[in-house]
Amino acid sequence: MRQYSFSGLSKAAIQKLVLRNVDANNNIRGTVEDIISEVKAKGDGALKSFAQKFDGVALDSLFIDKNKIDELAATISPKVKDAINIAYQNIKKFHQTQISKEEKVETTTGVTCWREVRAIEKVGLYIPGGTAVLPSTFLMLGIPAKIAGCKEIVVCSPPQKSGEVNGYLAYVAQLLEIDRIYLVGGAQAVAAMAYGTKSITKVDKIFGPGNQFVTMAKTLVQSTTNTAIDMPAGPSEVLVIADETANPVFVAADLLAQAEHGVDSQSVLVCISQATIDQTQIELEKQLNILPRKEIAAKAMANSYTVLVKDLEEAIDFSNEYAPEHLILATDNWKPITNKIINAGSVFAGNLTPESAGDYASGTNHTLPTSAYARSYSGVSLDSFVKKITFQHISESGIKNLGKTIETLAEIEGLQAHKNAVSVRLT
Ligand SMILES: NC(=O)c1ccc[n+]([C@@H]2O[C@H](COP(=O)([O-])OP(=O)(O)OC[C@H]3O[C@@H](n4cnc5c(N)ncnc54)[C@H](O)[C@@H]3O)[C@@H](O)[C@H]2O)c1
Ligand SMILES: N[C@H](CO)Cc1c[nH]c[nH+]1
Ligand SMILES: [Zn+2]
Repeated sequence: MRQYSFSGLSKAAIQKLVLRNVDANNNIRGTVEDIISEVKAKGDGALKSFAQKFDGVALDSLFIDKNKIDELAATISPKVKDAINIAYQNIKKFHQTQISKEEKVETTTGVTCWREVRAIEKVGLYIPGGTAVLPSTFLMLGIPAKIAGCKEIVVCSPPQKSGEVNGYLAYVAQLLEIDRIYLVGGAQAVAAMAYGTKSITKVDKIFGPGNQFVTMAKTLVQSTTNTAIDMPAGPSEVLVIADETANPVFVAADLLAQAEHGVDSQSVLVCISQATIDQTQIELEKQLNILPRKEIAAKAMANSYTVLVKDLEEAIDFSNEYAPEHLILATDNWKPITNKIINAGSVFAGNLTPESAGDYASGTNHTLPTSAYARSYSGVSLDSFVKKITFQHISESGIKNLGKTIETLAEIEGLQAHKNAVSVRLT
């Protein structure tokens, strides 16, 4: 990993350092626009052609149904079922705490305002399945969608070489009581869910992470349709803040965990100790060499770096600029610094808290904003699947108490009809 020293970096150099993959994403824009146009024009036919072209699979049917889901789910071992069940329970427990309880407020005597929560009716969940199939992502999206009460849940995931999905995805579908999985991946899946095809319903909001094709397609369709997206959740990234209490073995393992996701992933170590950086480098080499996905992880690590800082405060300053998807506080002294974190998707506090816990089973959601979007977006939660509609009721005393105020404000904006709508009620 390249090393920088925080004290030697100008503000401009820091801004440059925290930028990720912007050019790569712009280069694929044309490709993704073409895929979207093809899906709009040819619908299901285009989806089958793209499955052949990008996934190498000739599909008879674009989806698997409940019978197939049950058959595939029956192939997985009890040990895996138990692990998925524990993850399911923990994720459900955490997301159930997000059910909001709002109060009615009387803002002026006789004027009452409140909000009511409604589920988004039709949602589309994208489950990545290119370089690795991610049943954990299915749990992360499906559980809050079910708790919210979304009526229609469309699920898309790239077909595997078998022309199906794997048994793990099928088992999650069973747990979530979802009876159909579309064998559609990449930008074409996003286009299908945004525009609709003969077999895929157009949805109101698309959720889920994916590679740069998926992320670009989500960004494009949200500006050309009335389908919303959760957030830009692209190539995984992690920033580890470490002090002298950090264990270099753990730090190296955490950096590699996100690097193995994809060649465009990025891992950053911000450390107050040169000795810890050096030991982590040694560990990285040892651990990388025994990884099955070492080619992918090595490429991502070539795109990664360390920053030497003088103290934890400087480390947090850098991290806030970077706005990481995942922030690991590899220090025993994490408690006093959490309130200084301003930009991060999800935080892993303390030396015994691996980022993998949040990826799979602690309960928090792993669908998180990447590429510095943590500056303005939150990760997926129950809130992502609902809308909050505002209501108000004005009584006879209410219109008397607030009427004049509304009339005056309408007058200064020159909107006579607005004023009249109050005046006719006051007479
Ligand atoms: N931010 C998050 O919350 C989060 C969570 C999980 C995973 N991720 C990221 O999701 C990504 C998953 O990527 P993946 O590739 O494994 O799976 P994917 O399902 O996102 O993409 C696979 C699809 O990409 C399309 N594709 C592949 N090559 C193409 C090409 N040359 N042109 C057009 N389309 C092409 C194909 O249709 C294929 O089905 C990784 O980058 C991982 O880091 C992010
Ligand atoms: N780390 C990914 C989010 O960036 C989520 C994931 C799924 N499986 C393993 N990890
Ligand atoms: Zn991960």
